[in-house]
Formats: sequence, structure tokens, C-alpha cells
Amino acid sequence: RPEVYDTAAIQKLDTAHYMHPFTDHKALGEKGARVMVRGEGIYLWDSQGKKVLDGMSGLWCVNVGYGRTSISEAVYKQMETLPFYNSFFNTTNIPAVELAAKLVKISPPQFNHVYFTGSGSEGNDTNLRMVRRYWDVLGYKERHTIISRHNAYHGSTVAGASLGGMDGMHAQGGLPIPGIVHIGQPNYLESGRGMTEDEFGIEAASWLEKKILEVGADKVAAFIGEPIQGAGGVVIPPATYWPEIQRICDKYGILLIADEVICGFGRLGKWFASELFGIKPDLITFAKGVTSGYVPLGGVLVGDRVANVLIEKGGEFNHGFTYSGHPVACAAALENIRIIEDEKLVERVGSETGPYLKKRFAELADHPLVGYADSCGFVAGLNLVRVKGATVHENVPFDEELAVGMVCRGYMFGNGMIMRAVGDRMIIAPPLVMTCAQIDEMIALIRHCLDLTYADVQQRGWL
Ligand SMILES: Cc1ncc(COP(=O)(O)O)c(CNc2cccc(C(=O)O)c2)c1O
Repeated sequence: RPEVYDTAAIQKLDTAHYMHPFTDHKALGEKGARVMVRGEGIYLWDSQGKKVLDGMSGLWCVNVGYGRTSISEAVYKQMETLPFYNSFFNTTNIPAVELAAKLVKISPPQFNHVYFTGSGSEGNDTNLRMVRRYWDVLGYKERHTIISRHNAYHGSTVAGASLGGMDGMHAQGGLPIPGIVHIGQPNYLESGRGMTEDEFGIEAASWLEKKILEVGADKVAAFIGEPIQGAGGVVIPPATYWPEIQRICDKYGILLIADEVICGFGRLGKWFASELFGIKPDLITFAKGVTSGYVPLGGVLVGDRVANVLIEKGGEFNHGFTYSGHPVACAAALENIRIIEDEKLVERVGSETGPYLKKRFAELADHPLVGYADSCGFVAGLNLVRVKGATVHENVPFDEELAVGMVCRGYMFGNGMIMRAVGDRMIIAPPLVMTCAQIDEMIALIRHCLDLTYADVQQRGWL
């Protein structure tokens, strides 16, 4: 491809024909989209030759970094032999079988079966149908309700968006669908005032038991949660939260679904975050990091408790997708996982680069704009505040409509760094291949952009 691109022409066509996800199309049309053309390692280039450090791994997914020719070679080879075949009608294909076996090997011991989909949303739609089918087969026809959390993100299909707790999504399309209810999120900053983190973790988990008793335990099928909420702004729960959630699920016999679309495949320093948080989920949703985003793939790790009932007593499970077990996507995933293993990326994030990122990122809390900074493995977030208080609960936020997070994001993008703004919370989820030296480079870039943002809001009189 030419190094020089006619950006204006591409933007014109883009605005004329391409409706982007989660986008105000008209507003975007007025300024034109940034055209990304190449990736290498942790960097991206746009059509105007600008290089940018991809602090978000694309969309939380490019765990092995860009430019992995061994993945494109594996995809090319598979394309050349069997570019597609389905797994309906008693057929299968080798990459899907090998990937299922591989996922069983690297996942916690209760998982011996895998269900493939094309995305994380489809994975959560599969979860909803699976857990309801499980209880039906066992004769508990009433156990159909799934409990989730406010501000959770579980996808954008009707079930995925309903399982999610994003009000803006529910408002478009009459969601949530019946049988899905939400409890508060374990956000210490937001709701933990007057409690220690550990006390708040127990309190937040108790909201699940309250909801179960409100709905009626005999009507609850499952609880779903992200170990760490990603799109909701990197909400890292207190250490006491998940073990208490597990205890409550066990007490009422409720299935536990861990949505690890972001947290899986090494991002938190374990193959799966459930191991880190001391929970034993019955189902794990995965996508993103399974192929590092090179080819769309998602699915569900199906624990023995559910698999055995569906397999031994369920007969035909009437669910599935054209691209379930897609051979090319599975071939990409197999090579992606081989790279993660070969380069020991999970161990590196767990014992070297994750702790280093934690240390360096925490230093940003000394910046006058930063009221709180926290991280876990390779996800991190910091809060931009107008006034820093003596404690995190005494920080004074900016007025929401000033959208200081977007001002900061603008400086980041303009200075060669991609950092996501969720309100005034700035988050990163960098590629797992990042070295300590590159972490230093990223922190320096973030600090520089915080300085620019600070000068800007000072000049506007917003402080
Ligand atoms: C935890 C979780 N579960 C399910 C999905 C849905 O996966 P698919 O997109 O492949 O259907 C996700 C996806 N996560 C996601 C998707 C789009 C935007 C953002 C953001 O942070 O703005 C995050 C996710 O983060």
C-alpha cells in the first residue's frame, strides 16, 4: 500500500457510507475519522504518517501487539486449505478441535468443553441460553433470571446489552429484556465512603444476596460479572468481593458466569482472572485476547456442572452460529496462544511488567489533576479531579458537562498516545508485550498530556 494516503478522500467516503459502532455519525462527519493504516508492536500509524503508542491494545484485545507475521502466515495457510466450513450437521474441522483442546489445557480444571462464537456478545447470548437450558433440563423451569451489575459491559446484542448495565444502551431499544436484573457495582470510589475497601467488598457482594431474596432464589439462574469491569472504567473490586460473591452463589446454588472477554488471556497476569480473584465460575466468556483481535473469535468455556447436564441429559442444544468454530479464526487463535506461551507473556505480566506498570502508574497520583490512580496487571485507570481531597472520597470532581476526560484524550491523541476516557476516568490496557522501557515511555507521555490538560483547564478557569 502507498505510504501516502488521500486522507480527505477516505474520510469523505467513510462519512458517506460507513456507520461506525457507538458513534454520532453526523458529529463524526463534521471532523472526519482518523484513518489507521498500519500497526507494529505497540505502535500504530495513521494515514498522515503520525505514529501513536496504542495504550488501549486496539480495543483491549491486541495482547501480542501488531505485526505478528506468524499469525498472518497461519491464517493464510488455513485460508488456502479450508477457508470455511461449519460445525453443524455432525461435521468439525481440525483448528476448532485443536483450539478447544488447547483452551481446556490452559483454563482452570473445571473446564473440559468449549462453545465457539464470533464475538464476546454472542458468547454472552450463549451463556443466557445455556444457563436457562441447564435449569430447564433439571426440571427447574422457573430459574430463568440472571443477575448482573449496573455499569457492566457484556456486549451489544439484545441479550448482551441487557446483561450489561449501561443505561444509555438500555434506553435505545427497550432494554433490558425480561429476566435480567442488576445490582450495584463494586466501585469503592463511588459507593465506599466511610468504609475500608475490605468492608465495602463484603457490602457490595451482599447486594447480590439481597437481590436473590427479592427475586426468589428459586427463580435465579445465574450471576454474571467481569472480574474487573473494563468498558465501565476499569472498576477493580476490593479483594473481599469475589470470594463473597462465590460464597453467595454456592449458598443458593446459582451458576456463576465470569465474563473474561477483557480479563482473559494473560491481561491480569494469569491465563484467566478467575484464578486471580479466587472464584470457580461455571462459565467463562472469552473473545478479544484469544486471537489478539487479528480475526474475530469468541466463545464460552463450559464448566463440567453445566456441560455434563447439557451433554448427558439435554439432547440437541438448539443454538449456534454460522461462524462457530471458524477454522481460520481458530488457526489465528492457536498461533496467538503459542506466541503468548512461547514469550511467557502471562508470567511476565504477572511477575515483571505488571508490577512495574503498577509502580510507575501509581506515581501519576502526585499530579495535581489526578485524584486516584489504580491498576491490576495490564489494566489501569486514573481519575481527573478539580480538587484533590485528603482522602479519595473527598476529591471534588469536575462538572460532567465540561468533559475534561475528552479534553485530556484529545491531548493524548495529539501527542502520540491512545488512552481511553470513560467520563473523567482515563484508562489504559496496553499490549502485554510492552517492556519496562516502553512503560517508562508511556508514563512520560501520559504525564506530559496531563500537564497540557492541566494548563488548559487552568486557562479556561475550570479549576
Ligand atoms: C467484558 C466484555 N464482554 C463482552 C464484550 C462484547 O464483545 P464483542 O464486542 O466482541 O461482542 C466486551 C467488549 N468490550 C468492548 C466493546 C466495545 C467497546 C468497548 C469500550 O471499552 O469502549 C469495550 C467486553 O468488554
